[in-house]
Amino acid sequence: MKIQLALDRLTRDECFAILEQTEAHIDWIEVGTGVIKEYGMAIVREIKETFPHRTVVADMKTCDAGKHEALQAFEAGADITTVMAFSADQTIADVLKVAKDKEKRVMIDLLGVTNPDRIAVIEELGADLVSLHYGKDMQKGGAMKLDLFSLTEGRKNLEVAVAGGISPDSLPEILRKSPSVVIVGSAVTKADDKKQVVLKMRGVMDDYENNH
Ligand SMILES: O=C(CO)[C@H](O)[C@H](O)COP(=O)(O)O
Repeated sequence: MKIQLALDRLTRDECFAILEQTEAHIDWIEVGTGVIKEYGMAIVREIKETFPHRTVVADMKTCDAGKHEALQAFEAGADITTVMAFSADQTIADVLKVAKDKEKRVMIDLLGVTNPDRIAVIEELGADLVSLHYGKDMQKGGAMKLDLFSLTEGRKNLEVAVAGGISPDSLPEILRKSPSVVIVGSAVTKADDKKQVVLKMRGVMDDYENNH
């Protein structure tokens, strides 16, 4: 089980300060959509150059022009790029094709998807990694519900990540659904002691894995 740290709504210097404290204890670094919109591909490049041994996820949230945006992400050094599940099948297919050619990966963001049939199509297109995503604005109306996981239930060939306001408090119930990747943003980036929050989450995840 991996921890993906989402760097969202931060300045460049804040991103690097947070990574200095936490990078040794996380698996995947997510360069958030807002950070990419602020600094462009340069910040993806700089983060990968600074932490070459870490998997870097560029949260491009591509929804069109799939080939172009996938090339942008991978040529900047991203190991994984994201594309929205509601995009045209052609967009998803094009992103997956670029990733295959470059030996990189694609995370399909399921934000807004409510019909499991869409997951079947996405899998047929060749996806092997999806993220169940309860969005930032959705969180204003209440916390993520575990029934989100029903979208990917039984899909043994899919690696499933989960995101949306996850904290050390909500983590134990999320782990009951055995996600492959836990994406955490604000619970770490807004904490006074960011490293301590990451270590706490890592501890809960290690305990869960040792006992299941
Ligand atoms: O993609 C995102 C927002 O679009 C974030 O990565 C995701 O929501 C995790 O952040 P948080 O834990 O703060 O919800």
